[in-house]
Amino acid sequence: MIDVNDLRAGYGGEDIIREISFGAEKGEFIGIIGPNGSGKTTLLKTISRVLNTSGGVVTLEGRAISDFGQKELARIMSVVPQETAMNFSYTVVDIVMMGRFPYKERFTKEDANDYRIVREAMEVTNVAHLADRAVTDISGGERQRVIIARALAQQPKVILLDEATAHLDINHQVEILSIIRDLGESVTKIGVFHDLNLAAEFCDRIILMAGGRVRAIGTPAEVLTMERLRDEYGITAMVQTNPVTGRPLIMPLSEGVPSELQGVRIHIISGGGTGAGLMHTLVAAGCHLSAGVLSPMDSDYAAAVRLGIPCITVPAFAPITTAVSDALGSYLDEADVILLTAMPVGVGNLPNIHAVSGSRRSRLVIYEPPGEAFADCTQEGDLSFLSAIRDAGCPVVSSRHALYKAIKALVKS
Ligand SMILES: Nc1ncnc2c1ncn2[C@@H]1O[C@H](COP(=O)(O)OP(=O)(O)OP(=O)(O)O)[C@@H](O)[C@H]1O
Repeated sequence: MIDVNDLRAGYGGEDIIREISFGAEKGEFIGIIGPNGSGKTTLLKTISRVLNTSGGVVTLEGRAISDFGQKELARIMSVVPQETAMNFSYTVVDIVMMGRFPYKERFTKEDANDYRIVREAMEVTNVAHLADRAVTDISGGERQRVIIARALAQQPKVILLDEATAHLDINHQVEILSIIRDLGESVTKIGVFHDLNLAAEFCDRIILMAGGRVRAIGTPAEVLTMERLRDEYGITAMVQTNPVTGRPLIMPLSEGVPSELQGVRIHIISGGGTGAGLMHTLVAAGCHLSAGVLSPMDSDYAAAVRLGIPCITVPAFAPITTAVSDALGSYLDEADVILLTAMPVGVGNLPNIHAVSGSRRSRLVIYEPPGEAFADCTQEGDLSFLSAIRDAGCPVVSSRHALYKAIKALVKS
């Protein structure tokens, strides 16, 4: 339907977007995402011919868009911009009727067919009740729905949306995006999104832009990975699968990604959920983690599975066999750093701690944040094994910042 081939464009003779190539199938919904200033709007403006290309070509059904007449293009492509200034008090129905202009010769009046199409467009966008109100006297969200109605009244084959739902409340965002998605096979949709979860939910494919180039293109699950979000947005985010829709669900974590930990191999000994948050951050930082021994009942185990971290596991209350302790030993020996979190220590995980003996202790760091301490659940009332470890001089840190520093120091030594 639409093909973008090696496109370049920008402002004042300077290219902002470069080497942009992708195709959109008939009916497909493509989301464009990327950090501020990455060139998303510039790309959309170039596709809609608001900006000239400085190289490459955009074709619609095999024909270069530069060959289309203005009205002809408007009968095929409509644009919903981020914001539309409205200084004149046209009525809502007047604005939506503007979507019919590409179909009219000069001085011809709107006919019954135009009114039918306009009414339908107002009904699907839920603005029919505002038909006779001045657009200057309605809310920003209502106005945006009117603009979407105008775009639909154009009966386009391609609709371009530049953060078209940014001003809408969540209910209307979902409603409008559902309407747009359900325009079906006849309309190809290309939309800029800042909300990654909405993009994941509604788009068939996602294009991730950064620095004016396409960094990734694929299904939401292929593009929205923790690593990409870290590399392109600089955020630590948990990416899970929405249990209802099966699409990626992104939860940004407030903490930043520590730098310079890329590639560090870390084995985490944790339990009772004391390692889950660290696992997310360290995976996002590019560390290679292993974990265990953990019981499948442990929330740290669930986190490890979610993150694809190799993890040694034994059923709750099952004894640790020689095979398990050998597996643990090899993980410990391969790790650059062994990270032990303050956790409740029971008979189940005591062997994990005992495994950190001998030369392994020189690679150990203990993470004991305020309010979280090792608790003795062994009923032996004896945590002297911990004192022994501490006495061996390994770093005991209480903040994330200190932990990252300690990891870096251990890797250097
Ligand atoms: N009219 C303009 N003249 C010159 N430079 C511009 C113009 N519009 C945008 N730019 C620059 O082009 C780059 C890309 O901007 P663009 O608006 O395409 O990014 P974006 O990804 O849509 O950003 P945002 O997420 O902030 O909306 C930015 O560095 C911006 O400053």
